[in-house]
Amino acid sequence: MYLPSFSLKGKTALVTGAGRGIGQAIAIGYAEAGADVVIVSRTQSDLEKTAQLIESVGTKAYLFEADVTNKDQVKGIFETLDLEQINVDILVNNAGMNIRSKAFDVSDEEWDTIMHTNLRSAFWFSQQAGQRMKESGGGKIITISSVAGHVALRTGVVYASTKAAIIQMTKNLALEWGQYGINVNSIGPWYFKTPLTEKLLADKEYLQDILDVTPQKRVGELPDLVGPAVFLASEAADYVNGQTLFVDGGMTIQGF
Ligand SMILES: NC(=O)C1=CN([C@@H]2O[C@H](COP(=O)(O)OP(=O)(O)OC[C@H]3O[C@@H](n4cnc5c(N)ncnc54)[C@H](OP(=O)(O)O)[C@@H]3O)[C@@H](O)[C@H]2O)C=CC1
Ligand SMILES: C[C@H](O)[C@@H]1OC(=O)[C@H](O)[C@@H]1O
Repeated sequence: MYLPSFSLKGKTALVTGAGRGIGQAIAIGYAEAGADVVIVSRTQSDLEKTAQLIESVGTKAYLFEADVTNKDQVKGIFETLDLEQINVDILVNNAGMNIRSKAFDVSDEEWDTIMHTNLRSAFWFSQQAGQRMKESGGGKIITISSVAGHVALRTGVVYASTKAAIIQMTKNLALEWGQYGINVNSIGPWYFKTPLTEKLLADKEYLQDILDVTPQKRVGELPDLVGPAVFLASEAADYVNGQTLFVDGGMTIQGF
């Protein structure tokens, strides 16, 4: 009567940065929820591993070895999908990186690399997928931000600026595209153990600093993130738009 479906059966999702870490987990979780998954990253061997795991749960994987900072390659992905008549119903802009320089030390090249990878690529994929979703009657766009977009972290001003921009971009795209049946939302994780953070989390003192400001006193496990990602991609979130869901063990509410 009231419970909407959390299933992604019959849907096709595109996940950037799906070669490892959070993107790989979301791609596999979407497959477990029934979706076929288009997976994008620069490392073919990583993609092949993710594809094997997707197909082991019975759905299809479409692999694209591409650099999300290269506009021709981004457009090429969608042109190929058009030719193969594969519609993207769900887009997850996950690809991201960080160079943890102090503000005085940030070079123009570092600025460009972080901005282009984390922010501009998400906008390019959203434009390409959003245009097609408008024509097909709707879809879901989810971009991975970070608590760093909401509170100040010691892990770099440029990274934090991209994540804050993603939160605002999410609102603006939701404002423009809600009329087309497109839900645009963001997920803001706190620390999860992935290749991006492995070294940081191996430092016992640093890990203790993290736990001291985390009400749940643990870092995230990847299934903690996949659940919210499936929710936002499903019809259960059809009236959720322009929001950022922090998946952070309570970190962003930290009070005293
Ligand atoms: N781990 C964490 O604690 C947190 C992560 N996040 C965010 O989650 C997202 C994923 O992070 P995480 O899984 O930890 O990172 P990882 O470094 O583990 O994985 C990043 C993925 O993105 C891909 N990628 C990076 N640059 C490009 C590029 N230019 N073109 C195509 N693919 C690219 C990588 O593949 P390849 O290098 O082979 O191209 C890899 O598959 C990021 O946006 C990050 O900011 C947010 C908060 C916390
Ligand atoms: C929680 C942050 O996003 C975290 O900070 C880092 O240094 C890593 O880049 C993670 O993304």
